[in-house]
Amino acid sequence: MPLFPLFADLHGREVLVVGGGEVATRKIQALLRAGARVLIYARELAPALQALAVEGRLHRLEGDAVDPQWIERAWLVVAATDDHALNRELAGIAAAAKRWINVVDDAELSSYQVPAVVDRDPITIAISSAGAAPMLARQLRERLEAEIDPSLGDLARLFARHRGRIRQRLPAMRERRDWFERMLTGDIPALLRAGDIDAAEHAFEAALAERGTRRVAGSVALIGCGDGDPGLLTLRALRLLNQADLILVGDGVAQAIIDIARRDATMQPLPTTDDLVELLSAHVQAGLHVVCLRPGSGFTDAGSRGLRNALSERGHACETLPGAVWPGD
Ligand SMILES: C[C@@]1(CC(=O)O)c2cc3[nH]c(cc4nc(cc5[nH]c(cc(n2)[C@H]1CCC(=O)O)[C@@](C)(CC(=O)O)[C@@H]5CCC(=O)O)C(CC(=O)O)=C4CCC(=O)O)c(CCC(=O)O)c3CC(=O)O
Ligand SMILES: NC(=O)C1=CN([C@@H]2O[C@H](COP(=O)(O)OP(=O)(O)OC[C@H]3O[C@@H](n4cnc5c(N)ncnc54)[C@H](O)[C@@H]3O)[C@@H](O)[C@H]2O)C=CC1
Repeated sequence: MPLFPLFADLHGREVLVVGGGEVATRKIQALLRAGARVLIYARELAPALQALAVEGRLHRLEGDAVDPQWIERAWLVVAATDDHALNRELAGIAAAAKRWINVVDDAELSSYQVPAVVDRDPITIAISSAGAAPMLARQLRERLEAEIDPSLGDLARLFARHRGRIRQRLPAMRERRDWFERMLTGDIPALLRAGDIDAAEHAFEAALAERGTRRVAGSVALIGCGDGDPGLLTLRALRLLNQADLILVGDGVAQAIIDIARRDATMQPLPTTDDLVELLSAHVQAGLHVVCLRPGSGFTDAGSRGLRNALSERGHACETLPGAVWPGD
């Protein structure tokens, strides 16, 4: 392993950034998000940094040259000028003072590097190519951004809020682990994805009260497939298709959509009978994640309102996603 990964707590800690261009701006924005106190020395500041300085979110250092004492004062240093000789000199001073330094134009001189980051606060995913190919790290990040739902942070926060109670209720590590495993595949993540934090809290309380005895519920997603071009599905529709246990395919759904669904999901035709609610309810209670597909705008029409309402009245995690439909000229 070329670099040791770690997550640093920079809240309230001073970080010195030398240089004020485009690259310094990106690093500073990330440092500020992590709560660092940024000291900056640069001949010129990019407009975004000028704005931050005016707001008092950056402390600008003045002088004819970098003062080595600034480096000693900081926990971390970023050398982000376009002056290679200066960046190299800063790396030397930082090494002598045992300060960690990121040299943006030289991976070898950097004692730490900045990864590409997927931020689902409090979950953070950091990707490093150790300087081999930063653009590859960025591309991987973009793929994960698409893959990982924004509600992951809500899920982590929900567990964090009740951490003490979970431990109390399930003192044995093994029991706790099994319980968590079931929570992560059940209806709670689906409820949070649909933005229903209150319902997720209720499901959580019920699961905690019943400990290991309750069978974890599944979910239903009612998805419109638009004109059948998978490229026009929403990211959330794609994620749901990848997680589905059972896919009920309505008449006229394009093969191209079915082709991108999870390989080991069971496919069945979407029944047109009146007892669809009962059928879906039984699957959800059995813990299955069910996706129902229809072409066009899907289940957003008035005729589907009864189905949508009946599912939520029964307390099932149910989300409805419209398909992209060209409105016409
Ligand atoms: C060693 C490292 C030092 C460090 O920590 O800064 C470093 C070094 C260099 N980057 C260069 C180029 C570019 N870097 C990016 C982008 C990112 N670079 C980041 C990190 C790192 N870059 C560290 C290694 C991390 C790793 O390998 O894992 C990311 C991940 C994190 C961040 O910076 O926030 C962020 C993506 C964030 C995201 O979007 O997720 C883009 C833009 C793009 O891809 O869109 C370009 C093309 C710009 C262009 O060419 O226009 C060059 C050549 C410069 C030249 O030729 O002049 C060097 C110097 C060299 O290779 O020696
Ligand atoms: N690590 C990374 O992710 C990337 C690194 N780079 C490298 O980063 C370097 C900086 O790129 P940009 O921010 O785009 O450059 P830029 O030209 O936008 O900014 C350079 C900054 O350095 C300051 N500066 C230059 N000499 C100085 C001195 N002697 N004292 C004080 N400040 C000084 C300038 O005032 C300016 O604020 C380039 O060398 C480039 O090769 C480029 C792309 C990505």
